[in-house]
Amino acid sequence: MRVLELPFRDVALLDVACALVMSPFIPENNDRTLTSRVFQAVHAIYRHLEPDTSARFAQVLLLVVAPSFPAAVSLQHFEVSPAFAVLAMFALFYLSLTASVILYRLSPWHPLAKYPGPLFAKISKFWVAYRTSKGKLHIDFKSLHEQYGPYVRVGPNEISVADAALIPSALTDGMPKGPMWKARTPTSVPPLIAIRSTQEHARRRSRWNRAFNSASVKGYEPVLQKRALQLINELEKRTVSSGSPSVNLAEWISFFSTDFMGDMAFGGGFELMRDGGDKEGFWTVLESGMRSAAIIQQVPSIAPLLHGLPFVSKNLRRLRKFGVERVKARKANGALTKDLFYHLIDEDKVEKIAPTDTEIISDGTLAIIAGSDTTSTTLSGIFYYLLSHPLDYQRLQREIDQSFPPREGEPFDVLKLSELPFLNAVINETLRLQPAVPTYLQRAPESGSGGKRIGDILISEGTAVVVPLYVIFRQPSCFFPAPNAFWPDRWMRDAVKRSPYLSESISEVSDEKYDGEVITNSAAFIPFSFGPANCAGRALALTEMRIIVAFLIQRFEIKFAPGYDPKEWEGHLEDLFVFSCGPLPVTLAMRV
Ligand code: HEM
Repeated sequence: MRVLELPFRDVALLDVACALVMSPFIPENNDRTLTSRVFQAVHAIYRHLEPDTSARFAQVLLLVVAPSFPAAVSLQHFEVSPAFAVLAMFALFYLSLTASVILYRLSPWHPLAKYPGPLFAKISKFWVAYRTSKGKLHIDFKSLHEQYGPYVRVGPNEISVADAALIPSALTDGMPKGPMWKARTPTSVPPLIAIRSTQEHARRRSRWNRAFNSASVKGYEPVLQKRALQLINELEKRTVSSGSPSVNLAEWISFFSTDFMGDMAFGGGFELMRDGGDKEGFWTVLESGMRSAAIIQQVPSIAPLLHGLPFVSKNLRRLRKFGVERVKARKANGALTKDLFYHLIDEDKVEKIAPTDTEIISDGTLAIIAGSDTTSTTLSGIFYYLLSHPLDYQRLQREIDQSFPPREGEPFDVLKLSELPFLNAVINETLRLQPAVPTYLQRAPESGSGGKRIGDILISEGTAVVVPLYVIFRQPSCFFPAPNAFWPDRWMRDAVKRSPYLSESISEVSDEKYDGEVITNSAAFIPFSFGPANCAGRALALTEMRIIVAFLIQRFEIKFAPGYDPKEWEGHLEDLFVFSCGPLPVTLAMRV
């Protein structure tokens, strides 16, 4: 068996581990050698074949049957009851295995040995899983990179690369999605975002590309406009007309984006704005599932076990049931509009093999998950930053008023919106400071490729790379001056001649010394990711954000609600793979 042909150094490590753990119990003789060899075989199989916990038969074979042999042979060494002796032998087996794994991970022979990182992170992925549960992984990764430099080992087999120059090689050829995606999506037909095979990804992505080409996105405008109007009307009804002092804008924007993605993905299904909340309980399922998914993705080896936990599996079942019902209803009724679902189901019949129901359910559900929180948290972030910077708010209001005067209809001209320099600068600056996917852009070399070189780093098979956007977007080498401050002007340099509203002094947003040099590294700015698996919905997301920002600013005078401390915003932001935000209480007054 080739897998049993371990390199000498691995055998040495395993022998040391076995000797350490077993020597107090089993004397140095043939039995101990047999025991060590069985343990080595199990370790080798795990390293080379990586059977995960969903391969139940393999697990039983490796973790139960294999240790039974030495356990039976070694009974003679224990002067206790046979049952206790067997239990002790199994305990020794698991201890030796763990010890040898830890020794190997800390040894100089590990492929990532030369990269610095916290000790616990080198030993186990439980470290990142634990940090994820706290919701501040973006801050943790920033501190780690400040302490250790651009390359940090954040897991036994995982390296975080905060080096803008390496973005193209980390996220393109030969680097499909990493192991976290298998852990997140425990289905046999994964959604587009979780597909690791390059060919299968390209096949499924072609549908999404059709769904988001410029003609298709144009076709979605009526649905978007209808929902945008509904948002404005509901906000007016619930604040201005009812005399209510304030409203949680973040919640309402989230209702809006979920209703809209429901329309897009399944031709309807949510009415959060109409109901003023989550009557069906579905939105709550989505929101509460975010944290468990973010934790589970960090520990692929035990993910199938965690997915079996009642509160996790209940959420998954509910999501699936919703998908199945919507697909059934939609298939029965046919398409009324050319929405995303129309393309996912291939109603144009451009594909040789029709998409299966499972693919449609998987991708439709993905659209709601990928398209709602990302956009709504960014939109809420935009308002948080604008309200914290009243001068910028006024500048944007002037720009919008000039193109879409308050009494002259809705700001629905998508082309005109895309050309408003300050609006786009504000959106970019928010995506820079608060990227919707802040940390875990994970990729791993293609299976059978033997690994991939990224700059000077050799990423061997079984090793994953993370590109932490939150960290890169705040590096002074990429964005200077004041990389941590909200300063939309950094995006206006090319637009200087076109914009009449220049330019807020940097001293107003930062105390940092500034000698006139401005660095805005556009190549480093990839809030929608990069390469073949970049964000499929980028065009729609930008259109949606431009319309909502312009519409709210055109219609309302918005202020933080009295008593709200803006410092709470950063405190409530949680990195749950996608950023999740807290409340944004505001007061609204009608402008027209
Ligand atoms: C501000 C809004 C958004 C941002 C910042 C954003 C960002 C991203 C990022 C960074 C990824 C890549 C994740 C990775 O590399 O692992 C991604 C993937 C994806 N996004 Fe978005 N997204 C946004 C909105 C949307 C919307 C509205 C949709 C519409 C359905 C969408 C659909 C997708 C899909 C389908 C993928 C997977 C693409 C693939 O794997 O080929 N996103 N998004």
